[in-house]
Amino acid sequence: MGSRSDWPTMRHAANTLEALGIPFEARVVSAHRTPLRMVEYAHAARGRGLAAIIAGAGGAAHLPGMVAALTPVPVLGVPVESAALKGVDSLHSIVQMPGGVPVATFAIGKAGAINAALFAAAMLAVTDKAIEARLDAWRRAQTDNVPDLPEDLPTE
Ligand SMILES: Nc1c(C(=O)O)ncn1[C@@H]1O[C@H](COP(=O)(O)O)[C@@H](O)[C@H]1O
Repeated sequence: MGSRSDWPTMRHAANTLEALGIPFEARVVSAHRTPLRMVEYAHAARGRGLAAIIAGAGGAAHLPGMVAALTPVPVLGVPVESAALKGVDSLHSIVQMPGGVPVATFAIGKAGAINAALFAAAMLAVTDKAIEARLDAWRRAQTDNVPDLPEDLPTE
């Protein structure tokens, strides 16, 4: 993520990966403020065996696109909600990549962070039966937890 201030959003991605038993690391790396750290991180990603990079940033969110430009590892971009423009700036910055440098872009904020983690899990599940089973169980639990009534009926 681009800043520690993104962690309240990006921790939802971390929590989801943890719930699915998928090892991950969380790092602050900024295209603007720590450009060399970003280049080093992205260049090392494939050699370190990273399967995906979930990049969350807000405002002028150049981080996901710049990381995607530097590594062949799939980049999943999460637009973090910004104070001034409610994350629409982040969304547009991440989604409007030029042809040839893809970033898979998710919804603004918490839902996007969760879905990026679930999407990464789905990619891994293609070749990992254990992750596939845990993802299936997660989805079943989600379905089971959706009540079919809008509120509890009053008890007599
Ligand atoms: N968009 C980027 C990048 C980047 O794209 O590299 N680095 C930091 N930021 C964003 O700036 C916002 C405000 O950061 P601060 O709260 O630290 O001022 C954060 O949402 C961060 O992702």
